[in-house]
Amino acid sequence: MSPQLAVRVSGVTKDFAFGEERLRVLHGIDVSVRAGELTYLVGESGSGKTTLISIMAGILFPSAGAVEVFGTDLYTLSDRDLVRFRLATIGFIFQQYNLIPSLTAAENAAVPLIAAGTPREVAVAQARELLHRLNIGTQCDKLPRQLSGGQQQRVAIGRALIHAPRLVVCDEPTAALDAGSGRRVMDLLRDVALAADRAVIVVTHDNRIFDLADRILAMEDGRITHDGKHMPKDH
Ligand SMILES: Nc1ncnc2c1ncn2[C@@H]1O[C@H](COP(=O)(O)OP(=O)(O)OP(=O)(O)O)[C@@H](O)[C@H]1O
Repeated sequence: MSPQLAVRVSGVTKDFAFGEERLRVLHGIDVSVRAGELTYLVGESGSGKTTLISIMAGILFPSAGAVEVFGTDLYTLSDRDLVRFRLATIGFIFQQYNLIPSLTAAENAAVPLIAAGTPREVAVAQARELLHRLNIGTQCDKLPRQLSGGQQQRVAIGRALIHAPRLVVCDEPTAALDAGSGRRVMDLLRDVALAADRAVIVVTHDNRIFDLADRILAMEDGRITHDGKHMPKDH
């Protein structure tokens, strides 16, 4: 695999079972995501975006096909190796922030490091530093419920980026934010998570930030229907 490729998806199909019925939500997807780029995945609700990024990120097994992330074939790994690879290489940012209510902002952002065995004080000190870079350094000792939605989102971003994952996957990171905050979040992602050997994939409906992408992939009904720097004219 070429070193510029962050993700390669080959012939990926996904079926969900409803009793005896099977619903095919991805139809043999072939697509690559390049390192050094901010790639958006857009499309109507139900077109399969969350399913596809979950498969790209090693959290949902495809029914058929293969996914390589920086040259590692995810779904041939043992469960244990897949979890290890994911912890080391991939960061997720979900629309729901999923912060732990009883931990401070800095402690929340430190969770992945602590889970990987870093001593607590070292991890929390690193988290404080990152939250400063994310412009919420003054909020480090607050609990999630004492923070605004945008501040909680930054803590969730900090948690996803704390171990400097090479691949960052975000599902609707700006949906709950006003236009200005949404653009600032995308700028931060670019500054903190993107480099020549790293990649960021963002699922979004948010047409206020379409101009910030390096590449836009559009999905319809479980298939990639557009791949370009700009949105297709009919959107
Ligand atoms: N765990 C599941 N079990 C059964 N069907 C599912 C499951 N997850 C998703 N689906 C179905 O797969 C299809 C694609 O869902 P997906 O969440 O990937 O779409 P999406 O493009 O991300 O939508 P949205 O923009 O609304 O989040 C939908 O028809 C959905 O109902």
